[in-house]
Amino acid sequence: MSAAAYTAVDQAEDESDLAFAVNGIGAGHVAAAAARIGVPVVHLSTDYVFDGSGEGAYSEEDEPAPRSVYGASKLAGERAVAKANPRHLILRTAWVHSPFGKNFVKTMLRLAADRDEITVVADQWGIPPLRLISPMQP
Ligand SMILES: NC(=O)C1=CN([C@@H]2O[C@H](COP(=O)(O)OP(=O)(O)OC[C@H]3O[C@@H](n4cnc5c(N)ncnc54)[C@H](OP(=O)(O)O)[C@@H]3O)[C@@H](O)[C@H]2O)C=CC1
Ligand SMILES: Cc1cn([C@H]2C[C@H](O)[C@@H](COP(=O)(O)OP(=O)(O)O[C@H]3O[C@@H](C)C(=O)[C@@H](O)[C@H]3O)O2)c(=O)[nH]c1=O
Repeated sequence: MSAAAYTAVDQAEDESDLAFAVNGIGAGHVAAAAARIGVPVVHLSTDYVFDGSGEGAYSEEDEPAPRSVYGASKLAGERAVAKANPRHLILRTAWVHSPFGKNFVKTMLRLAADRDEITVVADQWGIPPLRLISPMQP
């Protein structure tokens, strides 16, 4: 399971080389290392490989067209993984939340505790992953 990534979505616009090194080249190295020992790789990718103009949920058949450096670097990673290891599974997930790290749910809970009013984007739609794989309870 390959989950390591450069995940600072906005910051990646200013750190393109680093984002591509980690999310593109690095992901390929992990997949190649697994291939050398005959192990399949499950690689985590993102909805940001799409341009966001679609209506409804994306499918595996939809063409990726990233609009951000982060999305482009993750798409480069998908391609590097597929090339390096024929035994691969690439999961394009989004809105992952848990008690750990940074995520949308924790950000909103923190802001709601600190402020009387919060401003939230209204132009993003997502399907949070199953609690089975991203439980809020540890
Ligand atoms: N969070 C989300 O909603 C989504 C996440 N994803 C993908 O899921 C995966 C996990 O995301 P998430 O848990 O949120 O990310 P985090 O940023 O919380 O974790 C990323 C991990 O990658 C490690 N890492 C970063 N750079 C390197 C490097 N150069 N070498 C080795 N390890 C490195 C970090 O290590 P350290 O802690 O030591 O810095 C950290 O453990 C990523 O591939 C991400 O693109 C996809 C869609 C949605
Ligand atoms: C602080 C703040 C954020 N926001 C919004 C802006 C932005 O869209 C969103 C940021 O939440 P997140 O940190 O979950 O968003 P983001 O880092 O964009 O989330 C993602 O993580 C990466 C790694 C992925 O690959 C994606 O699939 C994705 O789910 O919150 C508000 O609307 N109001 C606020 O006050």
